[in-house]
Amino acid sequence: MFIEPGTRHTKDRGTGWIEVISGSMFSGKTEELIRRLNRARIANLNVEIFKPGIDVRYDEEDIVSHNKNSIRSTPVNMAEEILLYSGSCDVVGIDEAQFFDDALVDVVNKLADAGKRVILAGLDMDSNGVPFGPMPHLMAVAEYVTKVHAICVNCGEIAHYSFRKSASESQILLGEHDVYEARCRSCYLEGQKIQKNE
Ligand SMILES: Nc1ncnc2c1ncn2[C@@H]1O[C@H](COP(=O)(O)OP(=O)(O)O)[C@@H](O)[C@H]1O
Ligand SMILES: Cc1cn([C@H]2C[C@H](O)[C@@H](COP(=O)(O)O)O2)c(=O)[nH]c1=O
Ligand SMILES: [Zn+2]
Repeated sequence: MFIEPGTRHTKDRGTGWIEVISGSMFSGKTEELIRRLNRARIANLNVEIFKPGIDVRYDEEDIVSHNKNSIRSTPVNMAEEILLYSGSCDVVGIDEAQFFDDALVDVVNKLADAGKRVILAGLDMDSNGVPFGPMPHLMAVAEYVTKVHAICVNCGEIAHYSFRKSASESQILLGEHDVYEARCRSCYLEGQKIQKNE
């Protein structure tokens, strides 16, 4: 369980920090993001939350987890917009960070340099097992990285792959259980082998 590092950075030195929550689909990234943001609100901190405008699976504005926890957010199309909307807040939350471009790295560094706690959640890999968008870079610059895991729907082991049930070329394909399954390494490789032979 992640324990907040406290306010040492901001109080003593005026700088904040970056936290990344990453893993496959269904691994609990959004739940964990919502948990940390709710706790920040309980601490009377001013919180702003963002998601990429393309993620409209459940709701235009809310961030919604697979088990239907939700929190209000501001959809943005460009990472730089986050700087405009987070002027006076203490904590910035960002979901589906994999859908932003590399400009997000500069944006979150600026926010942390300016004293804000920045918490990002995003997929580490796409369905081909390739690192997704700015996530590798974000994990490199973050002070804290939490890797969360789903349960393999095939065998019950720990899953860290998002298996796309129908082969499709594009990296971005929004979806849920209709399109994706959480799978362990062994079941992911098995699924890919079957798809290649079809
Ligand atoms: N295969 C799975 N493994 C673990 N949790 C799952 C699985 N399928 C559905 N869930 C549900 O998804 C919830 C996590 O949802 P969420 O936080 O939105 O995940 P993520 O943002 O990582 O996709 C779990 O608490 C559980 O209720
Ligand atoms: C693996 C993978 C996923 N996506 C999409 C599918 C969902 O809309 C989001 C991930 O949501 P979650 O909160 O992590 O469950 O990303 C995609 O576009 N491409 C992929 O390869
Ligand atoms: Zn498995």
